[in-house]
Amino acid sequence: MKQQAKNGAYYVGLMSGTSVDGIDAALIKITDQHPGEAKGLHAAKPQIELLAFANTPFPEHVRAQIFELFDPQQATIDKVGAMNVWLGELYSQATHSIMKQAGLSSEQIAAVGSHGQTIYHAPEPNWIDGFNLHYTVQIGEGAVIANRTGIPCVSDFRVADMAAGGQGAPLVPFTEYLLFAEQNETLLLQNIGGIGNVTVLPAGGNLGEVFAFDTGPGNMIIDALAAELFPPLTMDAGGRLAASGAIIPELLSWMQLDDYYAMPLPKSTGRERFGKQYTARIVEMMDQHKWQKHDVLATATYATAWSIADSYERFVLPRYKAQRMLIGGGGSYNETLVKHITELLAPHGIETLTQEDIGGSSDAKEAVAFALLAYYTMQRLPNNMPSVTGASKPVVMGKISWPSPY
Ligand SMILES: Nc1ncnc2c1ncn2[C@@H]1O[C@H](COP(=O)(O)OP(=O)(O)OP(=O)(O)O)[C@@H](O)[C@H]1O
Ligand SMILES: CC(=O)N[C@H]1[C@@H]2OC[C@@H](O2)[C@@H](O)[C@@H]1O[C@H](C)C(=O)O
Repeated sequence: MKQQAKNGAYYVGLMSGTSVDGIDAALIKITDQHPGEAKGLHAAKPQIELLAFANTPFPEHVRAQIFELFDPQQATIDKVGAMNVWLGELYSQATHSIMKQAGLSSEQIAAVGSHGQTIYHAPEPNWIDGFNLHYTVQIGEGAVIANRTGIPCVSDFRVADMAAGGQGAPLVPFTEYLLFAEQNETLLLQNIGGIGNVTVLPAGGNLGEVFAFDTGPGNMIIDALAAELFPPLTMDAGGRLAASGAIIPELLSWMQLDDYYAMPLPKSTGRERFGKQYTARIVEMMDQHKWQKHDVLATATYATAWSIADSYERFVLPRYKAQRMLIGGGGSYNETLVKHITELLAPHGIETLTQEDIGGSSDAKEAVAFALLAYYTMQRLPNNMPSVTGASKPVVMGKISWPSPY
């Protein structure tokens, strides 16, 4: 029997993002005085308390095998099937260790919300025989997590939004609205993970007015170039390598011409566009033109910052005047990237802060979000945002795997 938390419920959230740096696990307490009112307009906002957070890096051989699965030629069904179970086991271990950290047992946890690992994301319409066969694939078997932990597991969130015609991403804006929306101030919440994505919370706006989209690459190109040009690095820590390079105008122009930036909303993207092939093209140009490797990294860092500022100029600032932008995700630790973003946005009167600047955590936000999304799933309440994803209607996202009752 589940033991209810006093005045609330405990949920675990698990996230392993497009950077493939590891598993983020959060354990939260949710207190919701009026959960029923959340139906429809989500008028009642639950209170969240973060009790524990941990990041467990993937072992290097697991990371390498996940990267293989991003390439459809290498992602054979046997490898995908085995990794689906393997990740289920690793997510279960992460769940056990976060419970231990918080001093709670599985009987006390209402559910685990697990995002899984995205290995392919193809949100654009794909009409075949009258059916829209767009799809997204997240792996990390929920049945394994439920079985190993004895806790119900909610997983595979994105597909329900896609079944309703949406992009299946981004999903975190729903929880950002619940946790951060302000009456008097329009907020821009920029996540810089593998991919960059922004959530716009208009001052005093309701759920239907929130909009969000992927701005383009986050750390994805920077990480790939750091690994390619400066092995054995996997990232440009602090943005220090980029800080010592100069911008290459020709490369910058090429990067700015990617079709993604002008695509209308709703939109989302991933490694299919800014992954291995994209970086290989940059390295090819570098060899042809004899560019210096620090300069290439400096240019990719600037182009990433530019893609964020450019997205605001195209899609956000014509609709809303914003004063503050809050950066979260691992990119907030790249000082060169943050410096460029700050400088590009200053002329618009936007102040740039990181989650840490306001006492938050750049790392925990997405894991917390999946715990909160699971809370809605378990109550059979809608948790997608049609205004963000383009879905035709609100749906309850997430598939529930139950542990054995014996
Ligand atoms: N000290 C640091 N200096 C520079 N970059 C860093 C630092 N720490 C983390 N990062 C960057 O942040 C990335 C991880 O960010 P994060 O965990 O937010 O991404 P993610 O959740 O995997 O991605 P997404 O949000 O796209 O799913 C790393 O791959 C690295 O590029
Ligand atoms: C398909 C997929 O995994 N998309 C991720 C990715 O990483 C950032 C950005 O691209 C965002 O769209 C999304 O993740 C966050 C958690 C979201 O859904 O809000």
